[in-house]
Amino acid sequence: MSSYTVVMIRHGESTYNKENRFCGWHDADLSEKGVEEAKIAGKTLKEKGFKFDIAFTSVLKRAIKTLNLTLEELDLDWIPVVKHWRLNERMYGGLQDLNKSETATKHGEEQVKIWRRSYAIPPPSLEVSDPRWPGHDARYADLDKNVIPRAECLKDTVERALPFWYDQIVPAIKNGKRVIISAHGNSLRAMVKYLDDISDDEIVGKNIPTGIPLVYELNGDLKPIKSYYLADEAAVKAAMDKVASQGKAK
Ligand SMILES: O=C(OP(=O)(O)O)[C@H](O)COP(=O)(O)O
Repeated sequence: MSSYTVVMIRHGESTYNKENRFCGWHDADLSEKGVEEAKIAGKTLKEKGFKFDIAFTSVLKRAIKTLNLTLEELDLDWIPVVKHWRLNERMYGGLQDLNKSETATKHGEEQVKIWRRSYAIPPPSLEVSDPRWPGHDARYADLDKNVIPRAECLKDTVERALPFWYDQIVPAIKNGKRVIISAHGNSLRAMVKYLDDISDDEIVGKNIPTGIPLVYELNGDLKPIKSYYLADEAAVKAAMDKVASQGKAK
């Protein structure tokens, strides 16, 4: 049976990650560290002999720039890149822009953990009149306004990301294209939950670090044979723990 390799990467550190703010569909740029992380990811992939034929990313610049910097290191700037809103980060609703620690001080760490990590409980919804609602953003002008989220839990993100996996990524993989996906903490948690068949309870404990390539080896039915990060285990664990602790009150 044939097997396939797909590489996923959460963008490098963004300015919002650096400031510990909920970002969601806000179009934050990479921080200087994030740029470095993306370059290191590209160098690591090159050293390990990875090559790609097509790339998929969101319509948010932190993921797009990470992809571009990674592909530059691989001398693969030229490959086709498909950008789609379905790979965007989870829409963080009324939490977008807020500092996570301050939110934990105000509402309690437990509540923030529920908002950040529960599978099916969404954060507070935005009014469509709120300037943070993406319906005001030109990049979503062609989307049906009813599809543009006012807040999403991970379940919502799974439900809007998976059609893109089936419709665009799966056909590319099955056509023998070597795929790289540059996306976000929660849009990648959505894919990982699906691929690894992680339960709604177990996904609460999964955190994806910035800028470290995550390799999936898939069998002919696109079920994972194995998956691993391209960094040493201690560094990956420390980076995951750092993500988890962002919701602690100061
Ligand atoms: O925008 C975000 O994710 P991203 O930095 O992966 O794009 C979120 O703020 C991630 O936050 P979380 O880890 O609290 O879910």
